[in-house]
Amino acid sequence: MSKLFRAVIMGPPGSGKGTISERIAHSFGLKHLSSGDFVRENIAAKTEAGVLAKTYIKKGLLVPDHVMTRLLLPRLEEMTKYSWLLDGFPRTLAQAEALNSACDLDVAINLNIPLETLKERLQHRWIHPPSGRVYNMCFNPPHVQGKDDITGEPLIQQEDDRPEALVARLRHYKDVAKPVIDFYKAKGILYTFSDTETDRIWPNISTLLSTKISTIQSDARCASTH
Ligand SMILES: Nc1ncnc2c1ncn2[C@@H]1O[C@H](COP(=O)(O)OP(=O)(O)OP(=O)(O)O)[C@@H](O)[C@H]1O
Ligand SMILES: O=c1ccn([C@@H]2O[C@H](COP(=O)(O)OP(=O)(O)O)[C@@H](O)[C@H]2O)c(=O)[nH]1
Repeated sequence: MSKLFRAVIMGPPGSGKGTISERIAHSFGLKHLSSGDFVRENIAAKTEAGVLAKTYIKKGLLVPDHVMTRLLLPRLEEMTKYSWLLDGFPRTLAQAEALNSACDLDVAINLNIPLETLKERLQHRWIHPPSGRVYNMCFNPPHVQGKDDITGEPLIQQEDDRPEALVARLRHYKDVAKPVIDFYKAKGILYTFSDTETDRIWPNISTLLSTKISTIQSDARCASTH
């Protein structure tokens, strides 16, 4: 049995986490686990964590660490047989330490994208809240403007994607993300990518993951023959 591969992808709002996660999941057969999707599922299911999380999201806040960790770690336990990419978690050091106690990571991908690019992208971001599917009028528009490609249901723009809301979100992101970035740098698994275009970043991420995944599989083969 080849060793499983586990990775996280981090970056500020609009940096392309969701977009790149979909490409990684498709290209490498990893499960794409999105903390935002887990939150939305719990809100829709009116679980205790979902009801609590909704009160924070309505104020444009992050969900508290203990709620997020309680919501997320049981989902990871369902995934012990899969290689996965976790998108949107951890966002704080406490979350990174909780994740570290639950499983080992092979790679932490960090997207370092300029503010102007984030503003531009989020101004044109439209989402289908029930599914979390993401569109962009410039980068990947829906077939029918304002409608989700799969369900035809209406798309919305998130309040906190507005440029004036973004600066505050970014400042908060930088404050909480730095200790997480340092945590993974100290573990020697941090890989940072900086560019304004995902299409230019993608080949570098793809090469990194191809190398890492084939190394793990060849190590596993060696281990199984000794
Ligand atoms: N790891 C997390 N810790 C705390 N809150 C989280 C976490 N992940 C998601 N959330 C909450 O769920 C909401 C929705 O998450 P999602 O990632 O879909 O949106 P987002 O944070 O606006 O993402 P983006 O980075 O794409 O702008 C977030 O705004 C946040 O309140
Ligand atoms: O090179 C890119 C990558 C993404 N996007 C768009 O920018 C927004 C933010 O992307 P995503 O939601 O993947 O970023 P995240 O917030 O998940 O980091 C979305 O509307 C994407 O369609 C873009 O315009 N160019």
